[in-house]
Amino acid sequence: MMELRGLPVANSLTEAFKLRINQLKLGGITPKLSVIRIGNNEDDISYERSIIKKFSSLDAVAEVTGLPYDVRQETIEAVIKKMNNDNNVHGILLFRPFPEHLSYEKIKSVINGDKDVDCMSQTNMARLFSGEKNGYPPCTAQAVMEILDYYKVDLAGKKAVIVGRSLVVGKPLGILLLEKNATVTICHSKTKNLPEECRRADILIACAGSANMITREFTNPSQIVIDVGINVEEGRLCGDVKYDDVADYVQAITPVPGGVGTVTTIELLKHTIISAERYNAVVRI
Ligand SMILES: NC(=O)C1=CN([C@@H]2O[C@H](COP(=O)(O)OP(=O)(O)OC[C@H]3O[C@@H](n4cnc5c(N)ncnc54)[C@H](OP(=O)(O)O)[C@@H]3O)[C@@H](O)[C@H]2O)C=CC1
Ligand SMILES: Nc1nc(=O)c2c([nH]1)NC[C@@H]1CN(c3ccc(C(=O)N[C@@H](CCC(=O)O)C(=O)O)cc3)C=[N+]21
Repeated sequence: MMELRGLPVANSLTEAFKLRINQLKLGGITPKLSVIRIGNNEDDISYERSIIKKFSSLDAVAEVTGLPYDVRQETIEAVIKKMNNDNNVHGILLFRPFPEHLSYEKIKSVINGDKDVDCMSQTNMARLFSGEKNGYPPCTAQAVMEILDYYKVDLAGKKAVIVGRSLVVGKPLGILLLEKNATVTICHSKTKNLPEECRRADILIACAGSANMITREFTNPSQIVIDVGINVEEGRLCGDVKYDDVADYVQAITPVPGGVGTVTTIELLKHTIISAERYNAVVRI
């Protein structure tokens, strides 16, 4: 078994990012991400912590606006609009999912597509689905692609099976894998014979948010397993894959922690840098 760790992937990108941030600073621009957190969700807080650590270690800025769980729709829209209009803000990230009382449809239509670094807006979704390269795919889906690319996993003609169809991970990942000529199956809670579907995969991607659900019977010995899940079980972080059951059996696997999550944060930084560079190019014309 080979462990596909996220850290070498993240490190391989970091040096180039430092140079690009420096270059921007020479022009008087510091890449800045504005994050909106609603309530005190544990998942959001752990992501927030990683973001702040990563951005500050590379001299970029991540600023968090915390809003109460019962925040009003108008308030959140006003906060986003202010960020849209602030030239010092290059990326906007809202943690998902939102509380039930807020309209996701309305919020995603307010956020400026050019600052939408995690693919929430219609504009960016459309860009992703139509294959245009001027948008930002969701960071997690892109982190999976980054890992496959770094470890030179050939995708052309391979059968990729994704467990999970959310807009943040499963669906966009299907599109990105299709672009690399994989044959894609997206499974979900209504899928029949899930273990059998999964067993047929050359590349199995678990993004269901269900701790340890992928056991050995879902896998095969030549399989590459990517575990996107971040779940907390008895105070410990674990993925959607039952690691101890599967790791020895398959060809390669990403660990949790230390896998996809590590690269997600760096993709977010990448998008923020690109957005700052695009802004820089425009103000200099
Ligand atoms: N590594 C990282 O950087 C990140 C990790 N995550 C993690 O990824 C996981 C998924 O997140 P997210 O997409 O937001 O989750 P959602 O809850 O939005 O979506 C889960 C999807 O998985 C499907 N599903 C759930 N349980 C099962 C099951 N037992 N069998 C088959 N399908 C199932 C659901 O099916 P249906 O549609 O039918 O309900 C749904 O499509 C979570 O653990 C999350 O913490 C999320 C973002 C970033
Ligand atoms: N719009 C939106 N996009 C998201 O991508 C999103 C979200 N909302 N809401 C919350 C979940 C959760 N999530 C995490 C990502 C990384 C770590 C994390 O801890 N990363 C560590 C490493 C963890 C590991 O080693 O696996 C790091 O970057 O160093 C945690 C949680 C993103 N999410």
